[in-house]
Amino acid sequence: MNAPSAISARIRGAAEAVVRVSEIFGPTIQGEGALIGLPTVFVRTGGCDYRCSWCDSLHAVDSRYRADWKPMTSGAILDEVRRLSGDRPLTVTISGGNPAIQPLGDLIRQGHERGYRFALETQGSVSQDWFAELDMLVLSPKPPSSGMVTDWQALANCVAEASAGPRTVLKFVVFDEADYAFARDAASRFPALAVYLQPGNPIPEGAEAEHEAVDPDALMRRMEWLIDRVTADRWFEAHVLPQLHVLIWGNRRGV
Ligand SMILES: C[S@@+](CC[C@H](N)C(=O)[O-])C[C@H]1O[C@@H](n2cnc3c(N)ncnc32)[C@H](O)[C@@H]1O
Ligand SMILES: Nc1nc2[nH]cc(C(=O)O)c2c(=O)[nH]1
Ligand code: SF4
Ligand SMILES: [Mg+2]
Repeated sequence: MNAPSAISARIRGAAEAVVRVSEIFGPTIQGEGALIGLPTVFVRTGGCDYRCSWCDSLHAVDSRYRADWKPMTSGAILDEVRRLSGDRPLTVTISGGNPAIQPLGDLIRQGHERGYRFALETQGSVSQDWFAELDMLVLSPKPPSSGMVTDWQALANCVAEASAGPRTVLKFVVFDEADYAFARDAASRFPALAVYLQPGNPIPEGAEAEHEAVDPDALMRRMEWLIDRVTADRWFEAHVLPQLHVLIWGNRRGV
């Protein structure tokens, strides 16, 4: 006969949420947006409801890579985060793919018990009640150059789910004038949220996700154009930042 506590532990174990994980890596620095430069461990989930033309993380989106995505319990993910961080609490960045389509509430709760903090990156197409338990929510609606169309109600639902919890910010990738106009419009719909703009990093069509050929001069020219655009418009609330990790490591995976 099993003791009742062992049985209930097994039932709890069986019920524990399973998350599809593409990769867990770090510590590295957060290369983008509001937490740029901050040491972090990344948990990248597998699977996305979007397919952006210039996605730099296709290995977590394209079903060709599905066999590499590992189902992991929250406990197993946290164990790996603790191993990588030497059991010293830090901010964990959950990205993807779209992490909002995964059951991440348990991971956030278990991590908080050990002092870890959680920032989540998502395009804002799917909201979850556990958004309220995050420490930071980064909403990155996709501009016209991505080929995706924003569902404004879905985005507003994400903002609303997080209203009592994390700091929520908007982060836009900008390749061209149409993307910039999209960012201005989206930001005007959510005037209470801080805005971060980053120049798009062109990913050659059909290239493997891990190719390392970036053109830093081209990125800097786009960065300069973006700064000119923002200052000419007197858009003094917007932050303009490069993808720091791309400048340092190119498109390498796992950094
Ligand atoms: C790979 S996505 C994963 C999280 C979520 N699906 C999203 O798009 O927000 C993480 C961040 O990288 C940005 N990103 C993806 N490809 C990019 C590119 N080629 N240039 C600049 N930023 C890019 C996304 O816009 C997003 O802000
Ligand atoms: N260093 C680093 N910073 C990042 N910020 C957002 C990333 C992402 O792919 O979500 C990312 C990434 O992959 N690496
Ligand atoms: S939403 Fe994010 S992960 Fe999904 S395809 Fe677009 S950039 Fe890639
Ligand atoms: Mg990335």
